[in-house]
Amino acid sequence: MADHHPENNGDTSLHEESAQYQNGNASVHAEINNDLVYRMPHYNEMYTHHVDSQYSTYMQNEFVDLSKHDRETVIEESPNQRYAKLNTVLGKGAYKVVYKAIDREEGYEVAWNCFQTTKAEFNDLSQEIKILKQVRHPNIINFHDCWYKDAEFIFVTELMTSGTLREYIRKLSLPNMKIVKRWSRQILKGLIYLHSHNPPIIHRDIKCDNIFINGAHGEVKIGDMGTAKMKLGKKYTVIGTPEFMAPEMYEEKGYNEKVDIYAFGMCLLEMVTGEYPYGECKNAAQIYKKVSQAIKPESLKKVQDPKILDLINNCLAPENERYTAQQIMDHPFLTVEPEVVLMTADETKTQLTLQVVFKGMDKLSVKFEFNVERDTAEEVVNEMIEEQVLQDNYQQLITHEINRILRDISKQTNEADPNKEEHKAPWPSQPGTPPFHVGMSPNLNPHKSSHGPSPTPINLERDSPNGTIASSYVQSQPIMPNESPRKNSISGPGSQEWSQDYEDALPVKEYPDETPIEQFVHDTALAINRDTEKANDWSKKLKSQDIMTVGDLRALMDEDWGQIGLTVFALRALKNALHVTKSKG
Ligand SMILES: Nc1ncnc2c1ncn2[C@@H]1O[C@H](COP(=O)(O)OP(=O)(O)OP(=O)(O)O)[C@@H](O)[C@H]1O
Repeated sequence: MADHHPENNGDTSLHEESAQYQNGNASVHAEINNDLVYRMPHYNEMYTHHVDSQYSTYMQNEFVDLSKHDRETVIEESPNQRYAKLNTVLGKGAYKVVYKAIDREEGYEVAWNCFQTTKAEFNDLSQEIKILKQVRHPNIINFHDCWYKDAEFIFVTELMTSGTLREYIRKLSLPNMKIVKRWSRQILKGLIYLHSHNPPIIHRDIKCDNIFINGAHGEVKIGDMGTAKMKLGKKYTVIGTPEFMAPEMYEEKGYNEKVDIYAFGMCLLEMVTGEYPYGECKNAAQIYKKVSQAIKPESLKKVQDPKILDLINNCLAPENERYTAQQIMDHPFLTVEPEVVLMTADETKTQLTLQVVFKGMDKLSVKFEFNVERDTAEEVVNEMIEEQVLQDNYQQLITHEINRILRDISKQTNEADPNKEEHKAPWPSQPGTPPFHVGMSPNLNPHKSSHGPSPTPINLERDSPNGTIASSYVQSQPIMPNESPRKNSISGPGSQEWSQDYEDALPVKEYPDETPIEQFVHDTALAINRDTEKANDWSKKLKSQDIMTVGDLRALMDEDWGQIGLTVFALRALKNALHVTKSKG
C-alpha cells in the first residue's frame, strides 16, 4: 500500500492541515470535522485512506482480482428471489461494493450494489428512491429494485460491461474527436433528461468515474445516480469531487442543476487532454483556492481546437452565464457531420439508393435515389438544399461524400471489368480532392442529367417500370424506441411530415383546364407543406415556359416536364397532384 503523507506546501486555505493526499488524482469523499478524506478514483488503485473505520475495513489496500473467481456461484438472493447475487465483485468504491447478479425474471446480468447505512437513513431516502425508480433513459443506468438488509442498503441497477469512462480514456490514451463527440452527446442526453424533470434532478457528482461504458455498442450511461443524498446521510458531509465541483458548490448559498454542466465541462477537458483536471494541484485546498479565484485548470491550455475551448470555457463560466445541457448539445463542436451510406445498388451499379445519416443524432436522415448515368452529386445535393430537406452548410460535405461513394463504385467496377469504358468515370481521383463545384460535374452521360437544359426525358413516377427515376428523396424519421420504422415516410423540413400515402394530402378537387396555374400550384404546394414563396417560385417557372393554366400543364409531354427547370421533387408533386385530381375527381 502506498504511504499517505499529509501535504503542506504553505497554502493556508480551508482544510489544508488535515489533508491526506496520494496524488492529483485523489477525490475528496468526505469532510469530517474539517478533515478531508481522499481516495484514488480508480478502484484498481485503491489506496483509500478512510478516517471512518466502518468503511476503511474493506476499502484500505484492497485490490480486486477478478481472476480469482474462476467459478461464479450464487451467494445471496433478493427478498423477492428475483435477483441472485454472484460472488463476482465488479468493483469497489469509497461507499459501495458492487457485485454481479442475475435477474432471474429477465435473464439479464445486473449490478448488485451494497451501501452500508442505517435503517433510519434508508427510510429517509424513500423520496429519492421513488424518483430513481421513475428515471428511465437510455443514457442513465437503470435503477431496478432496492431493499434494506443487515445494515446495508442494497440496490440493483443495470450492469455496464466495460468499466468507466475514466478507465476507457486511460486505455485509449487519447480518444479521437469522433469518440469524444459521441460520448459527450450521450452524457448530455442523459443530463437534458434529468434537468428537464420537474423539479430538475441534479446528479451532483458527474465525473468520468461515474460515467459507464458498454463497449460492444459504444453506449455511455451516467451512473451513481442519487447516491449523493445517501452519502450525505453519513456522519460527515460529502462535498463531491473537488476537481469537478462548481464554485457555487463550495459556498453555502445553494446551487442548481448547472453544477452538472460545470462538471461535464471538466469531463470534456479530461476526455480531450487525457489529464485529470487540476492535476497541477497537490491537494483539495489548492483546488478550492483556484476555483474560488476562477483560475481554470492548467490542462485547458493544451486544448487547441477553438470550438472545444469555447465549449469548455462556457461550462466553466459563472453559473448565470453557463449553458444549459440543451444549449451545449446545440454547440457547433457537437453538431454531427453527416455521412452518406450506400443502401442498395442494382446489378449494374447504376441505380443507387443512398442515405444521408446523422449518426447518433435525432436528426432526420435523408434517403434518395441516385442514377449514376444521369445524376450528379452537385445537382442532387443542390436540389435537396433547395427543397429544404438538407441544410445548406452540408452542401460540400455531402457532395464530397456522394462522390466518394461513386469513386468506390467506379473502382470496384473497373477492378471487376477493366475494359468497361463507361465506368472509367472522371470522379475525383484523390481522396482529398475538393468537392466539385456546380458546373464541374463528373457527369458520365454526354446527354446531361435529368436536370437543367437536358434533352434526356425523365420519368417522375417513383414506381416507374423502367426504373428511370432521377433523384427523388425520401426523408425518414429517426426510429424511436418502441416505434417501428415508418415505411418510406416522406417529410419536409423540421417535423412537418407527409406519409407514404401523401397523395391523400394532395388537392382532391377537379381542376378544369382553364384553372390558372397559380391556383393549382398554390394548392399543391400547401398540401405538401411548402410555403407560398415556394409556390410562387414554381408558378413563375411554369409561366416562363408559357404554362398558364392547368390545361397547359396537362398537355405537356413527358420530355417537356424536364424543361421546366423545377426540382424533381416539385415536378413529382405537381404531376402526382394532376394524377390524383384526375383519379379522385
Ligand atoms: N452498474 C455497474 N456496472 C458495472 N460496474 C459497476 C457498476 N456500478 C459500479 N461498478 C463498479 O464498481 C466500482 C465502484 O462503484 P462506484 O464508483 O459507483 O462506488 P462509490 O462508492 O459510489 O464511489 P464514488 O463515490 O467514488 O463514485 C466502479 O468503479 C465500477 O468499477
